[in-house]
Amino acid sequence: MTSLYCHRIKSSQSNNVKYKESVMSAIAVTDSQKDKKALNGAGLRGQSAGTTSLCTVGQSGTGLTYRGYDITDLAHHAEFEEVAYLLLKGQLPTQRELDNYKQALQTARGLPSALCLVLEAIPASAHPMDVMRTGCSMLGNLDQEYDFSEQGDKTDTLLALLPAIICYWYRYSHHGVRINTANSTQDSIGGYFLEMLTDEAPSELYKKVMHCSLVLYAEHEFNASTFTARVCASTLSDLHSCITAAIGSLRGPLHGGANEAAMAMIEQWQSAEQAEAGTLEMLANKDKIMGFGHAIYRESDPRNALIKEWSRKLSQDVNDTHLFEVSEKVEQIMKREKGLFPNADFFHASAYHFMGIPTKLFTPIFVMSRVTGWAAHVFEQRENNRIIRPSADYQGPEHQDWLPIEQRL
Ligand SMILES: CC(=O)SCCNC(=O)CCNC(=O)[C@H](O)C(C)(C)COP(=O)(O)OP(=O)(O)OC[C@H]1O[C@@H](n2cnc3c(N)ncnc32)[C@H](O)[C@@H]1OP(=O)(O)O
Ligand SMILES: O=C([O-])CC(=O)C(=O)O
Repeated sequence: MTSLYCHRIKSSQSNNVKYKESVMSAIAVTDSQKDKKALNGAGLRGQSAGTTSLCTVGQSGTGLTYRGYDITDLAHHAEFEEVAYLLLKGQLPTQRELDNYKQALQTARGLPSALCLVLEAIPASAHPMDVMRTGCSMLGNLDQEYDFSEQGDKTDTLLALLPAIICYWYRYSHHGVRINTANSTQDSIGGYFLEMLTDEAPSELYKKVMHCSLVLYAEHEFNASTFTARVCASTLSDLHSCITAAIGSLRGPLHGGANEAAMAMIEQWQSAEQAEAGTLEMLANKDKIMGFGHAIYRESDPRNALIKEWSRKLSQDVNDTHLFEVSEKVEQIMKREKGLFPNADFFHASAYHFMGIPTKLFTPIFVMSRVTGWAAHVFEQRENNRIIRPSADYQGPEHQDWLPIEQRL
């Protein structure tokens, strides 16, 4: 747990040393517990924690469907906004519905000035996921959900503003520029994000990649962040609280934060040979290889082949000399040594990098997409709610007699 790679994961997560150390020691404890086979049944693995009509993971076919539609079909044919509509409103939109939906999202891109002030107060050294969390939470003060009948409109505003929040903060804190987030002709969320980030209209290729990426990240059943949102919703809390809580769960390197951690790993290596040696060394050290493995999928993550193909195309587009090759080498070594496969995060790292997106903004892009799945789950939870409150198996001390403070050693 002392390699350069681990150090970089730590740095990419936060500047807070105690936080960084505790993340790494938590990963180490997990590994040692696993060595002792002490984790059987932990993490609610394999247990059903409720019902959903939104998504299946790891079932038939390629193993991932949104409301019955296969992820491969959606990734090849749908715009992200079509998928957002499908998840949030229950069915695929007609062309007219889609046009109206995109128009509504486009007109909601202006940030309230009070939110701009908060974003300007956040330092450049902050972790962008903390910016997303604060931005979402602040919006909850300015655009309160007074009644659940407002949940659809509040979600659409969040969907429109999350890219604006991260780009406003990034451009102000890193470049000293106050961008006008309402000033873009891009009609897609992915294109809008890239334009706000770079001040340039993105290419058709980049817009297509962003559609695919956002479609792949939109929804994934009872993953940790979605379950967090549902637990919060089950107390009948407001939408912004549910989404803020979910952002906090997504931030960790075992979940959404893995795309950044994967980038920190692969950028160390300049050739396939270095990647092979480095991966083997990490495995020997019992380091986790970020972007590999999955809690539910056993053989492959169907999203991997889809984003990997875009990563390959982008690598040709930018005349990449080694990063795609390095990534493929890590994939090959992990298969050979551990029987593990890349999850959705691994080839997202190189794909985003090839489009010039700073590594620290990778996980916020995940938020821009997953907010659709989170919100759809909040709606579903509210439709048929019972407070989520499991039990625990107690393993603490038996009865202890009360000891007055002056008698304690
Ligand atoms: C979009 C997403 O959120 S996808 C997930 C993103 N997260 C990552 O990529 C982080 C790296 N991956 C991991 O930490 C894990 O694979 C998780 C968190 C995704 C799943 O965790 P679990 O369900 O506990 O993993 P699982 O039980 O399948 O692990 C099986 C074995 O593979 C090992 N393993 C799993 N993933 C990895 C990995 N990435 N690198 C090295 N070893 C691994 C485990 O240590 C375990 O070994 P053991 O049998 O010797 O004890
Ligand atoms: O399902 C999970 O545990 C993690 C995941 O892949 C996702 O949330 O997309």
